[in-house]
Parts: sequence; structure tokens; C-alpha cells
Amino acid sequence: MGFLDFLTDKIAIDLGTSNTLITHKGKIAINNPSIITINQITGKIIAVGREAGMMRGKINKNIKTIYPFKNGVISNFDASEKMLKAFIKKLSSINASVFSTSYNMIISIPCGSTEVEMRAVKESAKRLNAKNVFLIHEPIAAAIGGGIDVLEPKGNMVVDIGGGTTEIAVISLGKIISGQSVKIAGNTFNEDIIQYIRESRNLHIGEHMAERIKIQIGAAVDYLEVPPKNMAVEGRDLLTGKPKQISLSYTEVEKSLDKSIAQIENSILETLSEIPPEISADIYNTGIYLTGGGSMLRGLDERLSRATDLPVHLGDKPLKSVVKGSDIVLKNLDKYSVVLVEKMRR
Ligand SMILES: Nc1ncnc2c1ncn2[C@@H]1O[C@H](COP(=O)(O)OP(=O)(O)OP(=O)(O)O)[C@@H](O)[C@H]1O
Repeated sequence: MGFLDFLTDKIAIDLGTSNTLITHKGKIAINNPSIITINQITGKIIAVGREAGMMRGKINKNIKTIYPFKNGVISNFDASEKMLKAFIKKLSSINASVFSTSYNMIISIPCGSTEVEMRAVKESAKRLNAKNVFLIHEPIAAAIGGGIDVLEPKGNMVVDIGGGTTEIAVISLGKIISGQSVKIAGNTFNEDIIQYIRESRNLHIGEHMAERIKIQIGAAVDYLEVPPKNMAVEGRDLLTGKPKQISLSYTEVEKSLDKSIAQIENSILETLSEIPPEISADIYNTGIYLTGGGSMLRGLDERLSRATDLPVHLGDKPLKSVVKGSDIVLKNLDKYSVVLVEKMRR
């Protein structure tokens, strides 16, 4: 980096399956759901982010709601680019300097990203006029954002439960030495809830309702000291076709999520079984750092701690740790160059 680097604008982007966060000048300037609605006939963008999210499940057949990312990676290239462009435009309307100067960009990606997927992310960024584009693996960014010193010669384990993927990584000396990207995360939990309610309560509920249930009364354990009250859940009665309301308890939600959480547990145990003994010794002492929006499920830390016999530390702002860490790396590139996946110059 040149000595005039401090003059260059810096943008960190967390392109998540559920949420897109963008920092500018060290602050989170964009924090929106990763959704875009498009008119299918004209191809015109109708809404992006929060506004598009509010239209979920309530639109007509000419308007399509698109989630550009699936399991952490771009599944609809065109929509993802349109969405990102709209967010950057929003950012430049807040701060005009973004487009008037060249800027450096860092984007976090899941560990399991293939070359093709990484290229797709870079191509999109390239068209947004960035001078340098850097990529970073999400769990490393999350660890840095959570205040963990990833550069020291000591093993640290991070479990980042997002919307589309759960990233499990053991990090030492700035690199992931072992890990997995599992396609079971917050969205799977919503699907589990929908399926359970359909099968055991004969009620068809929408995605939005499932998300509300998870946040309001979701649990990973069947006993909570401070249990949430039963929730009134509305949907369509599968037998009569009429709108109907039921009362749902947190223990039912726990039951519906059990299988998916067990799969996350197994992946963590598998990763732990593959690491060198010296690193195991470190993790015995440091425990697991749990982050990502999915980590906010009640009792999940307790359940994972029980399964692994390790202390589990819940991150402070789990939805923001990845973008916060990416921002720190972009501001201190000399110090953190080892953690970057790849560097691209235009
Ligand atoms: N209080 C809560 N309890 C349980 N889950 C929650 C809570 N708040 C948010 N979530 C879930 O967190 C997920 C989003 O987390 P996050 O923003 O970290 O993921 P993402 O970065 O968009 O996804 P990915 O990393 O998979 O690309 C969603 O599935 C959302 O439902």
C-alpha cells in the first residue's frame, strides 16, 4: 500500500444470505436484508433491502422477490449485482465521496466458496468501480470482529451460524487450519418450523411467520429458566383451507429444530476430531467463539457447550462481527495481509 493510502475510501461488505452489511469510514452505513423485488415484465427494480423484505409473500405474479444468495454464495448473479449496486448508490447518496474517489473494497465469503463463486463475487465488485478488491473468509473476519487475536500461534475455534451456512473454523497464525461450511443455518431452522407446524398442527404458515416464531420463542434446549410465553401463530388450516390461529410453545419449536442442531453439533465434533493435539490443548482452554445471527437462538450456547464439553462464548453483536472484522482488516492491511484469501488489482 502506498503512503497516501489513508486518502483512499474503504468499504467492507458482508454479503450474507440473509443480510447485507456495508461499512464506510469505519461505521455500518448499510444494514439490510439481502432481498430485491423486480418487475418480471419490465425487469425494473421495485424495491431493495428492507422495503423488498416487507413485500415478502404479499406480491402479485408480475413482481418477483429474489434472494440473490443461497447458502452464502451468489445464486442469482444478475440480481446480486443489481442489489449491490443499489446499496452502493444508497451509500454514495449518504456520502458523496464514495464515488468521487477510488476506493478499496473487502468482501467476506464462506470458506467453502469455489473458484467460480469467488470469481463471481469479484466480477460484481469490479463493475462497482473499486480500485482494489480483497476477499476474506467469514469466520476469520468474525473472529477479528469479536476481538480475537487470530495472528497469534494459538488455536481458536469459531462457529458462525448465519442464514444460509454455518461456518466452523479452527484458526491459528491467521489461517484456517481446519473447518467446514455446513448448509444448515437460520434458514433451515425456519424450514424446520414450517414443516413441524404443517405435520403436527395441520397449519400452513409462511416464511415470515416462521422467522418471527424462531426469534420470539425459538429454543435449542427443552428447558429454559426464563421461558418465553406461548405465541399466537396464524396461517392456513390444511384441512378446511380457512385462516386459523394456534398457540405454540417454545418446547415445540425446540423439538422442530433438534435434528438440524444435532447436525451442527456433529460437524463441530468432526472438526474438533481432526485438529492437531497442540491446537486441541489451546481450544480446551479458549473454548468456542459462537457468532452469526443464528447464534442468538435461546440456549444454543448451552447446548453446544454440553455437546463438546467446552466453554462457548457468545459474541457481543453477532450480526455485525463479520463486517466489523473485515473493516478492521481493510484499515490495517499490512498487519493482516496473511488473512486475505486473494488480492485482485484492476
Ligand atoms: N434472535 C434471533 N434468534 C435466532 N435467530 C436469529 C435471531 N436474529 C436473527 N436470527 C437469524 O440469523 C440469521 C442471519 O444471520 P446473519 O446475518 O449472521 O447471516 P448471513 O450473514 O446473512 O448469512 P450467511 O452467513 O449464511 O451468508 C437469519 O437466519 C435470522 O433469522
